[in-house]
Amino acid sequence: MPSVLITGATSGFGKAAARRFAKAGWSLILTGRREERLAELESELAPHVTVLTIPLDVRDSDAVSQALSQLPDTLLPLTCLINNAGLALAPEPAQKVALEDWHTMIDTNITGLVNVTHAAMPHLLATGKGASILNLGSVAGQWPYPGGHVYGASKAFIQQFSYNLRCDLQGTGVRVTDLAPGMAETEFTLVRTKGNQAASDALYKGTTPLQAEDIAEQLYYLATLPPHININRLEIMPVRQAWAPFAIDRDPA
Ligand SMILES: NC(=O)C1=CN([C@@H]2O[C@H](COP(=O)(O)OP(=O)(O)OC[C@H]3O[C@@H](n4cnc5c(N)ncnc54)[C@H](OP(=O)(O)O)[C@@H]3O)[C@@H](O)[C@H]2O)C=CC1
Ligand SMILES: O=CCS(=O)(=O)O
Repeated sequence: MPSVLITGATSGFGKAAARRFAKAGWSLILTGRREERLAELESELAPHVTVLTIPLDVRDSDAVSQALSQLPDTLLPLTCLINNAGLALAPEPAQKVALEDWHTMIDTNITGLVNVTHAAMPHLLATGKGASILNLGSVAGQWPYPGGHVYGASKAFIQQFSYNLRCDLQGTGVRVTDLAPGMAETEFTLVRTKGNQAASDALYKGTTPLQAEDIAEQLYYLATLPPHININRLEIMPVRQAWAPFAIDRDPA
């Protein structure tokens, strides 16, 4: 059976993806920081497929490279890497945000993703034709909005990194996609507001956001495309989300 490595499998898209790939019989390598959640997911899925859970903070490059250099043969060849671990913090305007929050987003969304990609690359290259790197970007990487500051910029990095990886991996058979969702109901907004459940609920109330399972389905679709096809960027919004007009600063009447 093919195997997939999913970062951030303890919640949201990553957890839904673990279930979607398990449904198709894939072997799973699941990571995240919250060990109890990894253990729960392992209990749920291990009766059906091979599961390895690795408690891991993607920001720790030594831990990442050590863990991925010791993958058991039973989980190789690695067919798909889903670089999903990530977060937004501080929806306030840039001028009100603590520098630490910007660093956390850069360290997780950029450095963490790069750490995992670098460590997983030898496995993906060994697999070659049909292997995929699926990077969770965001609409925020393409479209600016108030409060997007470093989060959106970190996702723009992911888009360009994905395209540049494609250039360098040309001829190896390894595919790369920037999957860029819009508003989706997960723990994302709870994290962004640092645990403000009311603010999180308010954001999703009265509309129809994407669900984690919608994105999991796209991830599975991308990973199982015929090996001669590469979708470079896949942007998905809920029908009830679109762009706002430009903001114009006007003199008082
Ligand atoms: N929900 C949305 O509207 C959208 C989300 N995205 C992106 O999708 C990805 C998944 O988000 P989503 O499922 O919505 O959010 P969730 O908050 O539900 O899940 C985020 C996952 O990332 C993991 N994670 C966060 N920081 C780290 C870290 N330092 N090391 C390892 N794992 C980490 C968390 O695990 P743990 O805390 O256990 O470590 C968790 O499993 C993110 O990259 C996000 O930016 C993109 C577009 C839209
Ligand atoms: O990446 C998250 C989606 S949004 O909040 O920027 O629309």
